[in-house]
Amino acid sequence: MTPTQTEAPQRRGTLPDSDGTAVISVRNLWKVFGPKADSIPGSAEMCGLTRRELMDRTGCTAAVRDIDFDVSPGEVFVVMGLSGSGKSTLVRCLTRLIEPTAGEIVFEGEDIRQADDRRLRDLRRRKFSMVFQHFGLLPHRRVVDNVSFGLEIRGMGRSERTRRAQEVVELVGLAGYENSYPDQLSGGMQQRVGLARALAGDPDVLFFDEPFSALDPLIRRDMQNEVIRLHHEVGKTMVFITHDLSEALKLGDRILIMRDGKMVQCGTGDELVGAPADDYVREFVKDVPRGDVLTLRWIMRPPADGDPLDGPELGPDVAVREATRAVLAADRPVKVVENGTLLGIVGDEEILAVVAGQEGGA
Ligand SMILES: Nc1ncnc2c1ncn2[C@@H]1O[C@H](COP(=O)(O)OP(=O)(O)OP(=O)(O)O)[C@@H](O)[C@H]1O
Repeated sequence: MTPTQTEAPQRRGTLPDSDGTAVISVRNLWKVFGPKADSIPGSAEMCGLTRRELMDRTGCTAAVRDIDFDVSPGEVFVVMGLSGSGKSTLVRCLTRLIEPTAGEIVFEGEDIRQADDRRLRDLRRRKFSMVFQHFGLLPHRRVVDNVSFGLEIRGMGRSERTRRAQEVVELVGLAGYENSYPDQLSGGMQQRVGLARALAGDPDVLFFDEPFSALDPLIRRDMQNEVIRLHHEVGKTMVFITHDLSEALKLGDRILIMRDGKMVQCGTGDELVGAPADDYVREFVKDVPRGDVLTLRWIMRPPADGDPLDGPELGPDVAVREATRAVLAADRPVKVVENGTLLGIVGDEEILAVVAGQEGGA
């Protein structure tokens, strides 16, 4: 392991938020279902039990247990875990579709747990949007009317909302289908309508709850690419739930992994693959092609005496796969340089260890 790897954070739900600009900040969040749920988070004894033990002793399910994280502006933040790990409950707590049992949720500086019903309605109409697995389209409304539905509820006039709906229909690649009804569209197209509807109100945060799980694999891949494209175009903050690691790695700037209601690890894809926090995460990432995810930062080594230091330069965030050709073609080690500082070097040996799947931790 390189020094960089040893220093890699194991739990990084919280970015160094020095300027306080997180869009969403979550601290010590709990959701407990069952009798006397409120008494669980404050009890050291109860907090020490496993989810199973807690259920046996109290009849309560701790769906979300003491979770902390920050989401930065423009970030795609993925929540991942197996079925029942608490992903949906966690994300529904953020908009208070589910009432948290304890903890703090701050959205753009506002304590969401203090918001009254009116404020919550306002936030859900103007600041948050949700995209669900089951598209939730209104069958008797045309595409354009489904997309503009939220704007209608906000009281926007017909011509303005139709203009806006048309704009987002085009943005998601559905131009020409404005007047179709949902049942005339394929699943992928229906989910594009769901995306358009979510974008129409220009929300600050888009929440996705397993939006593509019901789609065929090829359509699913198209829709993932669509989300990436839209994210580049509109730059929205996104919170995305999935149980699929490849989807998480493809879309997420950071990924929070949950197990039995707890956060096991939170980090970038290369952090999860390069330094899994425990066997659970290691098991999740074991089949990931490491060269696609790991960057030079993970495999570089400090130069030793006698290493020539006049080789080509690459940045630390270049993926190993992308760097392979350059490193193997060079007759001396590649220098890993960031802002003019030499961080380490990478030679054939380091590259081949990853490509051959022998790199530490594999
Ligand atoms: N309303 C409820 N009452 C009691 N228990 C609940 C309720 N909602 C969820 N749970 C329990 O909380 C736990 C977490 O559920 P949750 O749906 O959040 O998990 P998930 O990771 O989203 O799973 P999936 O991928 O299957 O949707 C599960 O054990 C579930 O049975």
